[in-house]
Amino acid sequence: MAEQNLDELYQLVLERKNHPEKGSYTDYLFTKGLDKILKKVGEEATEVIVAAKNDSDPDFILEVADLAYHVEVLMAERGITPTQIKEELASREGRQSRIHDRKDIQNW
Ligand SMILES: N=c1c2ncn([C@@H]3O[C@H](COP(=O)(O)OP(=O)(O)OP(=O)(O)O)[C@@H](O)[C@H]3O)c2ncn1[C@@H]1O[C@H](COP(=O)(O)O)[C@@H](O)[C@H]1O
Repeated sequence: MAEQNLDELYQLVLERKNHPEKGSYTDYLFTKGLDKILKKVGEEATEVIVAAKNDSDPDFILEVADLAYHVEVLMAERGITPTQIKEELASREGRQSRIHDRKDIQNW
């Protein structure tokens, strides 16, 4: 089955931002602006939660994919890159796995 690489999707999204294309949904979001993009991210996150709570919901993957796409649009709008996210995640490696040492979350 074909796969869409998330870095490549981000580059496509960025291409739409820098070179608007009539009829493109991505262009529509950038034209509407930050508040519209944030609204979509919120809606899609809610749809992920609803689908995840329902074991038999066949749309769970679809909803996660929608959220991933809209988060990438938000990242492009705010001018951050997948590389920055990966660097942030890499900087946490080994740091947050010591959950048992943390008194503040022992009662979770
Ligand atoms: N991955 C996506 C993607 N995922 C979801 N969506 C769009 O997100 C929307 C989500 O549906 P909703 O019902 O929530 O929203 P809506 O009613 O269509 O629109 P709103 O008025 O609510 O904003 C749909 O219109 C989908 O087409 C996407 N639109 C584009 N892409 C990719 O983005 C790249 C650029 O595509 P264009 O935007 O077509 O240029 C391509 O690789 C596309 O595959």
